[in-house]
Amino acid sequence: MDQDIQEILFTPAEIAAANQKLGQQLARDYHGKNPLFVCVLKGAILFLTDLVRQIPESVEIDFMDVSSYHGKTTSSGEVKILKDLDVSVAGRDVVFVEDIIDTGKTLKALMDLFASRKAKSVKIVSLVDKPAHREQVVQADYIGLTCPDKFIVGYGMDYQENYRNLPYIGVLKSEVYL
Ligand SMILES: O=P(O)(O)OC[C@H]1O[C@H](OP(=O)(O)OP(=O)(O)O)[C@H](O)[C@@H]1O
Ligand code: HPA
Ligand SMILES: [Mg+2]
Repeated sequence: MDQDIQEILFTPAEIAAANQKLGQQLARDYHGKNPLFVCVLKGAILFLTDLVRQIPESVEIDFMDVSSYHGKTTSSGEVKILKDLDVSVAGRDVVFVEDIIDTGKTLKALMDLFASRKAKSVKIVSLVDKPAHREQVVQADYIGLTCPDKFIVGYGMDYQENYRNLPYIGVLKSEVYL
């Protein structure tokens, strides 16, 4: 895998530091609230598991599977809900957990869907923000790292389902997908 990476953007230590900071902010803001963390599959799974271990109080977790990239490096624009939550969010403090916000289409679709679900609050934590290609207005409440306008992989993020298990976040060599 390493040979397909052009440049490491965030090392495991930088990712861990971002997780610790985000965990402290969330622990403070959700103290006593028993929030529901909604992990957006599959990319956010590594982030979720590290993030929740930074929080000393109990949080609930659930999963949604939404996909729009379909094995490409640019969003298809069509967001499909492949798996919905198992629990009701009515009256709950919900936190969407994302690995990356890129065009914003995935989170816009999720926020629109949740507008009618009567959650008490809905916020967003994203490990990475890539603001260069935003097509929908989506404001994350908590952001760990900001990345340049490059297609990145690792720490949950994929290209055609590969590279998710890289322990760092790096830029994929363009010859891999051209
Ligand atoms: O802001 P956007 O342009 O919508 O892009 C961000 C979304 O795209 C990726 O998911 P993807 O659809 O590739 O599914 P995956 O997490 O299973 O890889 C990523 O994990 C985010 O959920
Ligand atoms: O840069 C990215 N890498 C991997 N998955 C993604 N989904 C949106 N942007 C990206
Ligand atoms: Mg993907």
